[in-house]
Amino acid sequence: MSPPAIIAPSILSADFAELGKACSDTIAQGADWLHVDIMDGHFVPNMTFGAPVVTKIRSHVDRPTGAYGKGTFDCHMMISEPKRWVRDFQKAGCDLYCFHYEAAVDSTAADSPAGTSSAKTSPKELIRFIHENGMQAGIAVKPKTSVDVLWDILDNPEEVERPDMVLVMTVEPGFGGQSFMASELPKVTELRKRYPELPIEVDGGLSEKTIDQAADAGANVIVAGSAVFGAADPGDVIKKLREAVDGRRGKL
Ligand SMILES: O=C(CO)[C@@H](O)[C@H](O)COP(=O)(O)O
Ligand SMILES: [Fe+2]
Repeated sequence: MSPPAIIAPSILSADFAELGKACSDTIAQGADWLHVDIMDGHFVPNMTFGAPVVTKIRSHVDRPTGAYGKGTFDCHMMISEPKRWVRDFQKAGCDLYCFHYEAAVDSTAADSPAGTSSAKTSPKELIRFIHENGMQAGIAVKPKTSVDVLWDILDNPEEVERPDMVLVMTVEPGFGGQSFMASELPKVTELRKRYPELPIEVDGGLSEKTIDQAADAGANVIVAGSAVFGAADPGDVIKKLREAVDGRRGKL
C-alpha cells in the first residue's frame, strides 16, 4: 500500500515578517511538515533565505520524534552547490535535505570556504553525505528532467546511498503561485508503480482543484503554498488535501 498523506505547506507563501508564528500556526492547523524553499538566485531566478533563518523558525516548531514525524522541516534546496550547505542546514534544524538532481550533476566549483568542497559530487555520494550528517535525503527533478535518471539511484543496493523521498516538480522551480503542470504526473505514476512504499512528493500548483490528479498518480507528500496560506481557512484546505490522498490508499 502507498504511504499515508503528508501535507507540507510551503512557507514561501507565508508572511515573511511573521515567519515563526506562521510555522507554528500551520502545524496547529493540521500540517504534518513545513516545506522550506531555499533559493540561491543562481540555480533558480529568485532568492529566499539561508540557514540562520531556518535556525530561528525551527525554535517555533517542535522537532519530530521520528522519521517523517509531525514538525519535520522539509528543506527544498534550489541551490547550485547542494553539498556545500549540508552541515549548516543540519545544524539549523533541517530534518530532510532535498537537493536537485540537476544541481548535483552540474555543480561547478565556486569560491567555497575551506573544508566545504563544492566540487562536483554524484547524487549517490551526496545522499550518503546527507545521511552521515543525520538527515533524511530527498532528490528532486525539474520538469525537463526525465525520471529515468533516478532508477540507478533508487535501485542502489547500498542503502545509505538511496534517497528517502523523491520530489517531482509540477512547476518550474523558483516561484510560488504558478499553474500546476499535469504533464509531470506520468513521472509520479511510474515511480509509484516501481516503488509502492516510496514517499513521493509533488510541489507546485497543488490545491483542491489539482489534488485529485496528483493523488490518482500516487503522490503522497503534498506541498501547497498559495493554496494554504491564501485560504480563509487553511486547516480546511489541509484536511481536504489529506482526504484526497488517503482516500486512494490501497486503490492505486
Ligand atoms: O518550490 C517551490 C517553487 O519553486 C514551491 O515549493 C512553491 O513555493 C509552491 O507554491 P505553490 O505553487 O503551492 O503556490
Ligand atoms: Fe518547493
